Amino acid sequence: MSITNVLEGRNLVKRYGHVTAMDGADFDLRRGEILAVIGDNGAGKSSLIKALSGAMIPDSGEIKLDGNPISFKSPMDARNSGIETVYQNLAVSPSLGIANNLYLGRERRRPGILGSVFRMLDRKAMEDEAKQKLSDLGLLTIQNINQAVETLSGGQRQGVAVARAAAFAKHVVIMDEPTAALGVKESRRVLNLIKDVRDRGLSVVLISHNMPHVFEVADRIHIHRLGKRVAVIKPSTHTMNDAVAIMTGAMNPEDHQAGAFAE
Ligand SMILES: Nc1ncnc2c1ncn2[C@@H]1O[C@H](COP(=O)(O)OP(=O)(O)OP(=O)(O)O)[C@@H](O)[C@H]1O
Repeated sequence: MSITNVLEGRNLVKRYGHVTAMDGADFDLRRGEILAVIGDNGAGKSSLIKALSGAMIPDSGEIKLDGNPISFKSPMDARNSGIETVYQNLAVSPSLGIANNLYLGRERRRPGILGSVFRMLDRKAMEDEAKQKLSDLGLLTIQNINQAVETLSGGQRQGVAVARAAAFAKHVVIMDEPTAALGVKESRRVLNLIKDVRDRGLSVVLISHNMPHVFEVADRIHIHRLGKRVAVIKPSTHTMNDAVAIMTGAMNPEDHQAGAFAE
């Protein structure tokens, strides 16, 4: 098995009663790549991503992180293993400030007894670090680190969510439709941020229905259909029409001159 794969799924199965959401799904994510996952509604993309991020336990199959078999019992398990997920709607807490959002659920405590016994927060360290992390990701337009997130634009808010994931992820950032609710300018900012995250050496999984966005940023595109992976293509070898045709079953991926599985 290739050591360049940071995250792998093999033969994953998940059934809900009579519905088979994952039907022997495979998945391969390489280090430092943006892998888009596309598929029609109900193809099983969310189920796959939930299995990889600890939000759901598959009935069978194997997941490997850095070549080692793992079984996540919860999203916290996955986070502790360096896999962060940005969900479309649960991205941030609107009434909290930017720094608080970044550290939600993993607040920094003051050193020594003040932190360990009295649970006092180290606000200064969190603010300084938040500023640094946002500046690393090119989000310098956000001036006030304590500004409530609900007063930010949709793009900035999504930026905070992506920054949060990127700041804590050691291996993988999974993003579920990060540009779905955004305008053109804001989408651009988030797409650039996704590329920055990749360029910093992390691997990104991007679930999206937006073909132009997918074709712009993805290094490879995983196509899901009827609960399983049917092809992995590259923007350089396939067109958007090819992708849609494979997704809907109108084209057999094997019939394309570039084949069904990109190197
Ligand atoms: N918790 C659940 N209970 C019952 N059925 C479910 C559940 N979650 C998913 N399914 C079913 O599994 C199938 C795959 O759903 P999934 O959400 O993974 O697809 P998807 O590709 O993400 O779709 P979309 O693009 O519409 O979000 C669907 O038929 C769906 O109805």
